[in-house]
Amino acid sequence: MEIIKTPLKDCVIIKNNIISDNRGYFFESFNEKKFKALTGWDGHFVQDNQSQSSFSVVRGIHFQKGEFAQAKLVRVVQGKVLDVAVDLRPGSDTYGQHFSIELSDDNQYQLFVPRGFGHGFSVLSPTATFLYKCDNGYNKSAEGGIHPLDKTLNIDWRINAADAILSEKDSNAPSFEDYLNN
Ligand SMILES: Cc1cn([C@H]2C[C@H](O)[C@@H](COP(=O)(O)OP(=O)(O)O[C@H]3O[C@H](C)C(=O)[C@H](O)[C@H]3O)O2)c(=O)[nH]c1=O
Repeated sequence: MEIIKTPLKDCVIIKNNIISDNRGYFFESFNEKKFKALTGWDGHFVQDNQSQSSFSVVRGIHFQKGEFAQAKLVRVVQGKVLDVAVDLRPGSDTYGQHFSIELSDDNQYQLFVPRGFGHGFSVLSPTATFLYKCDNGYNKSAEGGIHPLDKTLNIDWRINAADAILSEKDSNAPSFEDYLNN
C-alpha cells in the first residue's frame, strides 16, 4: 500500500499492492494497521456501503453535517468512475476546491475523503460498482448536499452534463453559493 498526497490536505490516494499470479490477482483492500500507520488517521470505520450505477450517473455532492460528518474510503470493484472530493472544511486553505481522480477495477486506486468534505462521483463505464467505508453511521436528518453541476464548483465530470442522470434529491440540491449563505 502506498499513500499519494493530493492538493487537498488529508485527502489521499491509496495505491494498492496488487499481487498477480497465474490464477489472477490478490490485494489487501483494507488493512487498518497499515492504513493508520501510513496516513496518521486515528478514526475507525463503522459502516460499509455499496452502490451500482449506470453510465452517466452522477451521485453527490454529499456530506453529513456536524457530529455526523463522515470520513470515507472509497473504491470501485467493477467499472470506472471519476471520483470527486470537495473541501468544505471551514478555514481550510483549499476551501471550496475539489480534487478528482479516476477510480476503476483496472487501477484499483482508492481515495480517502476526510470528514468535512463533500463527495461525489460520475460513472464513466457502462456500469460501476462502488464500495466505501464510513467512520460514522448514516443519519438522514444530517444529510447535506450541493448540486453536482454547480457552476461555481465547476467540476468536470467527464460526461456530457446534459446527459447526467441525477436523483431527485441531487437535482434539487442547493448551489454552492446557497450552501455558503446558509
Ligand atoms: C448513504 C445511505 C443511503 N441510504 C439509503 C437512503 C436512500 O433510501 C437510498 C439511496 O440513498 P442516496 O440516494 O443518498 O444514495 P447515494 O446517492 O448513493 O449517496 C451516497 O453517495 C455519495 C456519492 C456519497 O458520498 C454518500 O456517501 C452517499 O450520500 O439508500 C442508507 O440506507 N444508508 C446510507 O448510508
